[in-house]
Parts: sequence; C-alpha cells; structure tokens
Amino acid sequence: MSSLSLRLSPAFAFFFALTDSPLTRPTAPKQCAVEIRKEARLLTISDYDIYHREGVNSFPPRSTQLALENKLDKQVAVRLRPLNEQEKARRAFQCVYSLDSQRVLLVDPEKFENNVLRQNRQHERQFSYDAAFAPNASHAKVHAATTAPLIDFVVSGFNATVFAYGATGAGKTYTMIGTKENPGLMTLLTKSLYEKINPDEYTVYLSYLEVYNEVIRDLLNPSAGFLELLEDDKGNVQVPGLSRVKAPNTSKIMQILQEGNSRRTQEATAANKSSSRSHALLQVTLYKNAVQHGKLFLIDLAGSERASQTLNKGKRLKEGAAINRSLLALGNVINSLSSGNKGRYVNYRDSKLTRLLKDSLGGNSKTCMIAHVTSSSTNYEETYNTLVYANRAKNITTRIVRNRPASADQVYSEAMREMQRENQRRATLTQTSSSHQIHDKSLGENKANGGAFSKGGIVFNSQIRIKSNPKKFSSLFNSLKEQYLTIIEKQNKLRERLLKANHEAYDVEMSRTSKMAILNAWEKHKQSVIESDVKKSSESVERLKAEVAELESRLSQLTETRRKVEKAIRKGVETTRSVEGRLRVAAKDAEQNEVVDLLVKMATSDAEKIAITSDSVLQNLRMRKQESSLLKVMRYELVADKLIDGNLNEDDRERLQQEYRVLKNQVHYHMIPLKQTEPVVSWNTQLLQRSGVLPSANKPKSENGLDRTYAATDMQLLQTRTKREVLRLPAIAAKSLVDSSETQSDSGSETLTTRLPAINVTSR
Ligand SMILES: Nc1ncnc2c1ncn2[C@@H]1O[C@H](COP(=O)(O)OP(=O)(O)OP(=O)(O)O)[C@@H](O)[C@H]1O
Repeated sequence: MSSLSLRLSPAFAFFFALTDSPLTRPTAPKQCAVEIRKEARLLTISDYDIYHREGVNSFPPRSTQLALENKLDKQVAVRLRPLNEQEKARRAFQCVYSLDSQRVLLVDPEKFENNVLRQNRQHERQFSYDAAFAPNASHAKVHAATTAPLIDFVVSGFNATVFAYGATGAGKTYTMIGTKENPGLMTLLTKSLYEKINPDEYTVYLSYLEVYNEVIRDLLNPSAGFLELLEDDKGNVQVPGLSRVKAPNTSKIMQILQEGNSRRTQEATAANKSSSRSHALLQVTLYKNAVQHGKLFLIDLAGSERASQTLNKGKRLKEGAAINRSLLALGNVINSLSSGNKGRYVNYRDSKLTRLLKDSLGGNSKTCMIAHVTSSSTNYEETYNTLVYANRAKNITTRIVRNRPASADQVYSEAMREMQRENQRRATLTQTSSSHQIHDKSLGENKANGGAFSKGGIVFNSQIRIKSNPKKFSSLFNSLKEQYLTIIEKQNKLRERLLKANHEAYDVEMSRTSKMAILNAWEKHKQSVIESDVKKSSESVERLKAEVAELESRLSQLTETRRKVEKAIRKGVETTRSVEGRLRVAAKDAEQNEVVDLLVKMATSDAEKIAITSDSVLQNLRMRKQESSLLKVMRYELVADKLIDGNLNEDDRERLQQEYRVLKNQVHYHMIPLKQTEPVVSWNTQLLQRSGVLPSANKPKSENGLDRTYAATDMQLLQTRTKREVLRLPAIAAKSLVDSSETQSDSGSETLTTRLPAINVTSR
C-alpha cells in the first residue's frame, strides 16, 4: 500500500499513510439504521458496549481505548466547526456531532443516497477522545478543558506542546490564534501562564517561527532570512539565530502574536479565504531565576488538503504538496509511536516539522493535540481521515522527565547557584556585621596603593568606592557581576549576528561561484554557438549578470557587517576582561573567586558554543547542497543508462538526450562551489582562533571538548571527498545545443546552462 501511495497525489499519499484505506474500511454492523439528526444524540454508552461485545471493529478496539496508559501525557481533543454560509448555500448538512464531552458521531452522507451497492456499508462511526467540542463551544471552554491544565505542568519545570491539526478550513487558526476581539489559545494560554507565575522569579520569552515549503522563517524577525535546524549531540533540536522576545505583560503578548501572524504566509484557496500555507510554531520559554525551566510549544499546523477541494494550481499546488508531505511525515511518526512496539524506529528526519516536534511527540513533553473538523457533509472524507488520525494519536506513549539544564548550560546554572549561595551568605554576613574588619582592611590596602587595586597581576584605577558598610561591599560585587552578565549577553547577541551574516555570506558565495562559472563558460563557448542561439540566450545572460552583481554587492555588505561586528566583539572582550579584573579585586574570599571563575568559564563556553553552532550551520548547508548534487547525479546516471541501453523510439531518445545534457550541466555547476569552498571554518571560530581562545590549526588540541566537533568536521570533509570520488559520470557523446526550458531546475540560471555546449564533467 505504501509504495502505491507514494505514486498517488500527495493528498492521497497522506490519506493512505494516516488512515485505513477507504477500501479496507470495516463493513457495516447488521443494524445501523440511525436516523441522522434524531438518533445521533440518542446513541448511548450501552450502544457502544454492544458494538464491542459483537466484535464490531468500527469503534476503536477496547485495547486501544485502554492503552491510554499515559493519558495524562497525551491528550487528544476534537473541535467541530459550524457550517459556514458557503456550505449552507451548497445545501450541505451537518454530518458530525458531539454526543457528549468526549464522544463524536460521524454519519456518512451516502447513507441517504439510494445506492444498492453500498447499502451494507457502515454509515455511522463513533469516536471517543479525551475531549470533544460542539460547533458552538467557546475558546474559553476549549482552553479550560485542554490547555489550562498544562500551565501547572510547565511552571513545575516540564515541557508541553499543543498542536492544532485538521484539514484546510477546519478552524485550526481560529482556535490557536483567533482574532483581536476573540483571541485563541496562544493568547489564553500565555495569559494563564502569566497569572500563575511570580514576575520577580520567572521571565517569559517568546519565539515564533513558521515552516513554509520546508524553510524555517522567524516571524518576529523576518530579516533573519532562512533559518537552520540543528541537533546537538544529545539530540536536542535547536534553531540557531531564532529571535526571542521578552514578554513583560499580556497586552504585549497579543501585540507580538499579531505582528508575527501578519507575517505568516497566508493565501486564499477555494476551501478557505485566508488559508495558512505554513506551520506556525510559537515557543514560550519560562526561565526561573535566569535558568531555563519549562517550555510551551503552540503549533498551528497548515491544513491537509486535496487539490480538488482547494482548486489549487501552480505555486499553491506545490505548497499544498509540501504541506501534505510534512503532514505525511508527521503521520508516519505518529504511526510508529503508536504502534506499541518498543524497539520501534521512528523517522523524524523526513521533514522539518517532525524534526521540530521530535521532543514533543516522542520525548520529554506533555502533548495536547486538538483535531479540527468541519461538520459539513461536503467534507466528510477529510473529517473521517482527521478523526481516525486523532484516534491513532491517542496511543502515542512517551516518558516525561523534568527539564534539566542542557550540558552546555551546566556551567551557567552552576554559576547561578553559586551566586545565589553567595548572596545568601552575604546577607547573613551583613546581619551579623562581623565582617567589618575585612572591609576596613581592604580599604587600608586601597589607600596604600594610592587608590589603585592590584590583583592577579592586573592593576586598576580605583573608581570603586568601598565603604566600610558590608551591604554596599556586597552590592559592589553583585553589581559587577550583573555588569559582567549584561556584557556577556550583548557579546552573545553580537556573535549570533556574526553567525547569521556568515551563514548568508556562505550561501551567497556558493550561488555566486556557480553563476560566475556559467557566465565564464558562456563567454568561452559563445563563438561556437549559432547566432540565433546567442540572441535567444542574451536575456538569460543579462539576467545572470545582474544576479551576480547583486550577489557581489550583498557579499560586500556582509563583509562590512563582519568587520563591524568583529570590532564590537573585540571591544566587548576588552570590557569583559576589565570587569573580570574588577570582580577579582572585589572578591573577598575563595567562594567569590570561584564565582568569578565560573562566570569567565561561562563566557568562554558561550562563545565556543556559538562558534561550534556556526561551523555546523555551514557544514549543514554544505551537506544539503551535496545531497542535492548527488540526487542530480543519480538522475543523470539513470538517464545515461537508459540512453546506453538503447531500445528507445526517436521521440523518447530526443527527450532523454535533452534531459541528459541539462542534468550534465546542472551537476557540473552545482559541484563547482562545493569544490571551491572547503574547508568550512566559520567566522565565529576564526575570531576565536585569532583571539587565542581556540587553536588556529586545523586540528585543534583536545581541550574543552572542541576536538570532537572538529573531528566531525574532518570526517565530513573526508566523506565529501569519498563521495566525490564515487561520482564517475558515464561519458556519452553530446549532440548539439538544446533549449530545454521544460526541464525543472532549482536555479533560474539553469535555463541558460541548458543552452551551453556540453561540458566534460567527469569529476575528479
Ligand atoms: N469554531 C468556529 N466557530 C466559528 N467560526 C469558525 C470556527 N472555526 C473556524 N471558523 C471560521 O472558519 C474559517 C476557516 O477557519 P481557519 O482559517 O481557522 O481554518 P484553518 O483550519 O486554519 O485553515 P487552513 O489550514 O487553510 O489555514 C474562518 O473564517 C474561521 O473564522
């Protein structure tokens, strides 16, 4: 079934992966003459039990119902949307009912058709969930029953995820985002969170991103461009460069969400006049005393859709395919997780969406899925699929553990704990006033130095007034500590900016290199091209030149950004050193000195962490390009094999030869930048190497765990080389020039490459 489904349209492939095929749908129970409007409400628990006793498999099996061993970990709810005016005008009628607060009845509209062939088909099906909401249910009611209980959970230091699933137009955005007048769960949930926490103790940060056509964009900072998704060695998924905003109060949340939503990709389709074409993920992170404590993920998925329903064409159709593909991947993950097989393999890697949801679905998170269905008879199939899908999701089992700081944050949190201990100790000291002597002594030393402190070989001019009041003395150390932390935070922001600029520059440089190569090849060969082809190509050549010029100007802007940011970072490093020195002077005992050591370690570790992330962002980009080149090579080999085999009629041969030449050029130009831009060492790493924090040789010493990362980079480079050696392209005599504008290409410039003379691309 699955191989068949892959050859079907994405919407159908999606359908087959998630549901029982309609062909294998269970047959009807013997008597099922429920009169739709009257009896829907009359179906009782005993009916449900009878179905079970009779062994009718139309209901979820008993074992499935009872398998909710982790009922509290996973909650599945269903919300019905009322018929809209358009559906009423089409004389659609309600075909799904909420029987009570948990059960839903679906009635097949075909029941009312006098079709003899289908008279034995089962026309009613009942589903049971953790919660079911009638079409007139309010957001507040949905919130109270589903998401409100998650708040305590997050405040206790766990993660939680809520995602809205359903066909296009079923009401997901309505539930998650709502309107200004009637805000949805994102606002209600965040508001409730605020009501629960003490603002002096907790800080809340919001990040908001969308996954559109497998590309991640920051909805709070659209200028950040496309973002990468990375996994650290512990499998934690991160989006480096994703901005986060401190949300001081609830009205600010609404404003932030509205701004984010206005940037979301939305288009009108026949099924929904403002259809969301992307998955939107709001991340609410709770910090307790500056240490990450709990996380809430609120996700408005794009709707699954059938092309026939949305009447989509062109770009919209492609978007729909991407949406369905990622939902198909989500379906597969849900199927694996709910299979009950302990040694199951769960493939999260098929889409960005599943990679992002890895923690929520299979890991350390309490999850609430709200499935959405329209009650209209015209959407029966979609409703059926969604209800079955939601039913499967109930069986997902996970193991939840309280958040512990990630290893990289360990130093930071240790420092925080140290500081808290130190603060407490200071407070006690202040009360007992037994430390006067120490301060008097320090004052004495200070005076003796003519107002200059000397500690650890560093001499500072004393701007600091240390009075004999211990409170003030303690607050001096604390205020320096605050100052140090603020500078580190600023430094980290600058380093992240450098990472972003480097990422973009790398991408731009790759694109520029391959475009330049095409232009150079054109210049070289144009003499041998017939005049009509030169004319035909001139527009493409001009466009390509303009693109190269644009890329070059962007590159110089990015280089300038690099220069400025690096300068600011270097200045920041000097300031940190100076504050560090002052801290060491102000530190009056071993414990305080340890705190300073930890702060310094934390700053270094932050810088190294960003440098490593930056290296892997680049490496990832490079790997993606390699993968796409390899796919092209594989296609190229396939076409070449077919040509060699012969047995083709003239038309097919001609078509294949065209494709062969296009692919040959694509492979060639794709590979050029990959050959020229290794090895990958990010600007962040280079900066650390220049400042002596990291060794500058290719193979760093085995300190700070950094060697592992470099070893991985070396390994990847090695693999690249091996892969390249494997690329032996079959050589086939090329014929004349061909204009193959029909061929799909992933770069606008490739229309031109198809007109170039065949280039010998046997790779080295
Ligand atoms: N429970 C509801 N009550 C009233 N109106 C609703 C309800 N649910 C959805 N609607 C309305 O139905 C329309 C479609 O809803 P919405 O845009 O939320 O669908 P969607 O599932 O997010 O679709 P897509 O996947 O295409 O983005 C909207 O006009 C919305 O206001």
